Formats: sequence, structure tokens, C-alpha cells
Amino acid sequence: MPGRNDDPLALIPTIADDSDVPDLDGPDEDDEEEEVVVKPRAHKLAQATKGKSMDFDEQFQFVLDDPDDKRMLKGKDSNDNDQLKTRGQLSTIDEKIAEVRNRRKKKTKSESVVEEKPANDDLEDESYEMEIEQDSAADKMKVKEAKKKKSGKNKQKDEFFEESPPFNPDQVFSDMKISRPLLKALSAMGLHSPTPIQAATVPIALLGRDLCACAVTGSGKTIAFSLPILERLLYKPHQTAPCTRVLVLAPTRELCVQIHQVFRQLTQFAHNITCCLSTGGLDLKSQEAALRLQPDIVIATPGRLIDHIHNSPTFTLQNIEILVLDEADRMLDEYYFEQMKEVINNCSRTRQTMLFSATMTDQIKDLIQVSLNRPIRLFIDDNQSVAPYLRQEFIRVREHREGDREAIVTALLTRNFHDRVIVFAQTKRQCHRMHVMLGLLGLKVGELHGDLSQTQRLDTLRRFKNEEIDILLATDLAARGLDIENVKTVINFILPNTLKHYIHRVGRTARAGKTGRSISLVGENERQLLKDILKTCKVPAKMRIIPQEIVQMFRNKLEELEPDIEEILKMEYGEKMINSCETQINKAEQQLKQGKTAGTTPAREWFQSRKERKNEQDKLRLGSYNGKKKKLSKEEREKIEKTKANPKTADDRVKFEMQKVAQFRSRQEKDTTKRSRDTSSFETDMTNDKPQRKSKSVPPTKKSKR
Ligand SMILES: Nc1ncnc2c1ncn2[C@@H]1O[C@H](COP(=O)(O)OP(=O)(O)OP(=O)(O)O)[C@@H](O)[C@H]1O
Repeated sequence: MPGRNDDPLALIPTIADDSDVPDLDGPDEDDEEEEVVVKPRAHKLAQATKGKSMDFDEQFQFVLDDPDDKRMLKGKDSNDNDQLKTRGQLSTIDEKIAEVRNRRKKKTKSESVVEEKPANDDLEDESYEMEIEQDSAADKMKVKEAKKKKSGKNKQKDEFFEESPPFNPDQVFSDMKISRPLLKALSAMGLHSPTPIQAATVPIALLGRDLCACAVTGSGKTIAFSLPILERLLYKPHQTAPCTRVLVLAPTRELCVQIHQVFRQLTQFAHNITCCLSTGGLDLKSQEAALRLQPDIVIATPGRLIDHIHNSPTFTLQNIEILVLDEADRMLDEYYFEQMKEVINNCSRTRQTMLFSATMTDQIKDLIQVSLNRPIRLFIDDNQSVAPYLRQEFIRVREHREGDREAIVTALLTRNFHDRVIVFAQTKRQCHRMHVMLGLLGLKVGELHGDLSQTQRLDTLRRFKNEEIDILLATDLAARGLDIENVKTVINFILPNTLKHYIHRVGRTARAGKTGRSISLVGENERQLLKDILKTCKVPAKMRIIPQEIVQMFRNKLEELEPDIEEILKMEYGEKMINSCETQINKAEQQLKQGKTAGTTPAREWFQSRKERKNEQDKLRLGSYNGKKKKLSKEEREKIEKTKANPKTADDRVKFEMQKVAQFRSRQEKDTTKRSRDTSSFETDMTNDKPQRKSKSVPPTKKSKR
């Protein structure tokens, strides 16, 4: 059968673009007043079961080194490193850091011949690495009482949903109606009993019912939807010609790759089921070829999928029997709103739809009402829960000490938490800066955000998974869905935009019944969000206090590094400029060449006009830029020039991060009002669409558009 799931075409080489994973920019604010939620019984339970899991087989892990991923990483170039270098032509950022460190080492050595080392400087060493006494000035911990949640506050009677029937939490997979090849695969993956969300979902999904499922991060939602999908495909193979019957949508390419891996693992003994990955950053042509083989399952990011709907002649969603939105609240938020409308409008109306997330919001309910048919509500946990074995810690940042944040994070990483750490920052810029800064201190770090090529993104992820790097610096791009084994600690440089963002970020640890820790830095402006977080804590949260002298020591150290950080960033900027000129020249050459053959390649279509797309992107972009160049006053121009000339201080950098949070919030507020209008227009679309979707004889939407 063509296009089976071990077909190399199921994964395709990457190209260096990054278009459809919008990077979230902007965090939340506010802190608490040094109180933390305590729920004694829940706490005792957590203590008693600490490190143990009743729901999970701790031996199980996803395949991390899929050969197809390697192939994808290699892309068009044969060598990963070569391809990484093509972006930074002269050297990678790590090579630059190493170069500056070596230079500094040599310099310090030669100076030490003539100069005595300062007697009291116990942080100084020849190459910046900090020698930290673990216990000389240990951090203090304060535990705080939790505020009791007002009962019923968040409970809304929901007439739209049907409640789920009870499920048996003690069953094993072989008790469920699952075929042999899948049971064999589960067993090969080391999985024997379903997690609660799996036990609840599988029987209902097998009945073909629409559902909306919510369970904490790391609770096994991927298998909860993939298992019944595969069972249905095995039970009812396609009757006539092959066609794409299942569509799984997820917000990031990395998450799609991960979901694809799970499907591949589960189908290892079911060779007649085919599965294809279709995300931005992968080569379009090979993807088109793979889709032409009509794989049973397509796992996609929305942008690339829409491109195929409009431009790949044989690809259609008219035969979709099952649609899954993973991270559904994200897929239906303002970022993907227009795209989701387009996707859903193209799908067969008779499909089964399943929504999954660890956080479900009221906004999503509006959309559920127009896209689901008598859905069953499967809420294993409420939509504001964090993983059960997560220890949440907070560090207070005093009002005039915002500039301490980098020093605090450095102190944590060098004194206490050395490996398997993810540090979340609000902006790509801050991630990159911390990469340079921590790299200069000799720490093994990598960065993951939307400014990198797809090759670089997947490569960083691979290196972190393989423990080649200890610390992953990421934006919210990595906040959702990523399942990286044994992440021990998540650090929030700044609190994210909303409670929901927080829940996903800290959900990168304490997964699959394991323990983990989150540490969040909280300033005065973030008090409100901290209060909200604390209200949801089921076990006591902790305040960590790092002695101010330690923070100051690290701050001094980082200030010493400043010239080197600046030098590296300048080197990089220069290289980027050269690269950008080269790209422009290549583009011009290409256009000249194409001029001769103009008209032979039809322009790709998109559901929005260029102008509409640009307007939408500008609207979604945080910050003052709105697509039009604003005329600046003389003072404004001078201010910008001044900031450009003088490197920003640690306080300025934090202010910038905070500004992004504020921008996100104000946009969200505006959107809430606008959203009700949009939702009703979506509703109209869907209603108008109904007769067309039901009628099998109507040609696919894309044809009518052409
Ligand atoms: N039945 C099971 N028994 C043991 N471990 C399981 C089982 N099902 C899934 N897991 C493990 O749980 C981990 C988390 O699964 P998954 O990524 O699907 O979580 P999730 O609920 O989708 O999380 P998130 O909300 O962050 O996306 C995986 O590493 C997988 O190994």
C-alpha cells in the first residue's frame, strides 16, 4: 500500500523558514503577599505518593531519536552542522562564546603571572566558571497557607455538554476494546494500564462521539486520542480508494513531530495504517508528494495545512472522519481563529471532533458550540490544575531590584539546579541574551524560539533531549505539549501572560506521575497573577529566599561579563547583516532567472488576500507596530537612537519583558470584546455551510474557490 507509515515520505526534509508558529510575546504581572495555599490532605497524599505513580509506567518513554527526525533535521543539506552554520555563515553562537571564553582564559592566565589574585574574590576564576559553595549561604524557604478557593466560583452550569459516563480506573489496556496490533504496540512501549484520561476517553471516542477533554499536563492525552483513532481505522478500513480520514491539528511544529512519533510507535504492528506530517518549516514539494499518497492520518499545523488545501490538487479534507485539536484552547484563540475557521469549513460536516487541552476556557466554549455535535465533557481535572507532583516555588523580586532577575536565575542555575532545566523568558531577545551570558559562564545551554530556523529548533530540542545541553532557554513556543523526559526544573524568568500560560509552562516538568519543580520570579507588578496561581495550588507552594549578598555577587559578576556579551552580540549582528545582503542578492538573481520563465509556476493561493493576511498579522503582533510607519517626533527619534547607542541595563531589559506582558494583556482585553462579534460571524459561516457539508455531491471548497 502506498504511503505506509514507515515510508520515508512520511517525514520530509526541512527548509529554513519559520512561518506558522507565531511566537508569543508578552507575560503577565503581579505577585502575592507572601501567602501560599496549603491543603493538608492533598499535601499528605502528595508526600505519601511522592515519586511514585499509580497511573503511569515509569519505564515508558517516547522514542527520542527517530531516524526520520534526523533525516528531517538534515534537510536539503547533508550535514546538520553545515546547515546550522549557513545561517550564521562564519560561526554558530556557541562557537563565538567559546572563542571569547578562550580569549578571556588566555588573558587571565597571562595577567595572573604579573598580578596577584584578589584575596577575597571567591567567585573569580580563570574562565568565569563560578565556584559555588552549595551550603555557604543556602536559600531560605517559606511555606505559606493557601487561600481557600471560593466554592462554586468557577462552576458554570453547562447545558451544552453531556456529562461523561463513569469509567473504570483500575482496568488494563487489554480490558478495553483494542485490537491486537495496538495492544502489542502498547506493550512494546511499556504501557499496560491506561491513565484516567485514557480510560475515560477511549470508550467514548470509539463510539464516535464528539468530546471535549481536559486533564493536567503530562497525563497522557496524546495516547488518549491516538488509540481510539487507530482502533477505528483498523476496525473499519477504507472501503474504496485510500483517502485522508483523520486530521490532527496542533499549534507548533515540534508538537506535531512529537504526536507523529506517538502514532508511529502505536502503529508499529499495524502496517496498513499510514500517517503523514505536514507542518511549516518542512519542504513543500515532498510534502505534497506525501499527501498525494492519501495517508490515513495527517498531523499538521494549521497554516501549512491550509496551503495544501488550496494548492495541492488532490488533497482534500472532505473525507475527514475524525478531527482532533490538540491544545484546543490555543488552536481556537485569536492567533489561529481565522485559520481554524477555514480548516473547519473545509472538513466534512459528518466528522467526529475531539478537543484536548490541560486548560479549557470560556472562550473556547463559544467555538465548541459551533463545531461540536452533542459533545461529551471529559474533565478529569479542572482546567486550572497543575500536575499533582509539581512543587511550586516563587522568588520575590523587590520593586527597585527588578534588575536582579538575571543574577537570580544565574544563581539558581549555578548553585542549585544544574541540569534538565527549562528557563522560560518572555522574548526571543532575552532568551538569546541569556544563552550568551550563561554560555560565557561555562554552562551548557541552548535556545528555542521562533527566530531560529526549523533545523536549529529541532536540533536544540534533540540536544536537550539527549542531554548534550543542560539548560534550555525558551519562549512560550516550548510551553505547550512538549514531552521531554526527566525535566527536573522549570524556571520562569518572568511570570507569563496568564494563569493558563503558567500552567502549560510549569507542565513541562512533573510529567507522567514524576516529581518536578517550578521556580518563578515574581515582581511587584506580578502580584495579581501570583495570587491567582496560589488560589489554584493544591499542595503548599514555597517562597524561596536567596540572600541578597549572593544576588549582588552574581550581579557584579554579570556586569563584568557585559563587554563580552556585547562583543558577541555585535559579531552576530555583523554576520546577520552580511547574510541578509547575500540573501537579497540571491533573491534578486533568482527573480531575474525566473523572469525568463515567468508564468510557468502558478502563484500559490491562500484563503486570505495578501493584504488581509498582513493586516491580521499586524493586529496580532505585540508592540506599537501596526503595519504603517508612524511618523516619529524629534524627541522620539532621539530617544530611540539613545537606547540603541547605550546598551540596556538589567532593569531596562526586565522592563521590556514586562512591557510585552502588558501589551499582550491589553490586546487580550480588546479581543474579548471583538471576539463575540467574530464568534457570531463564525456561527453564520457554519450555518450557511451546513447544507453544503452534508451534501456529498458538492465539490470540495477549494475547487469552488479556484
Ligand atoms: N498509560 C500510560 N502509562 C504510563 N505512561 C504514559 C501512559 N500514557 C502516556 N504516558 C506517558 O505520559 C507522558 C505524557 O504524555 P502526553 O505528552 O501525551 O501528555 P499530555 O497530557 O498531552 O501533556 P500536555 O498537556 O503537556 O500536552 C508521555 O511521556 C508518556 O510516556
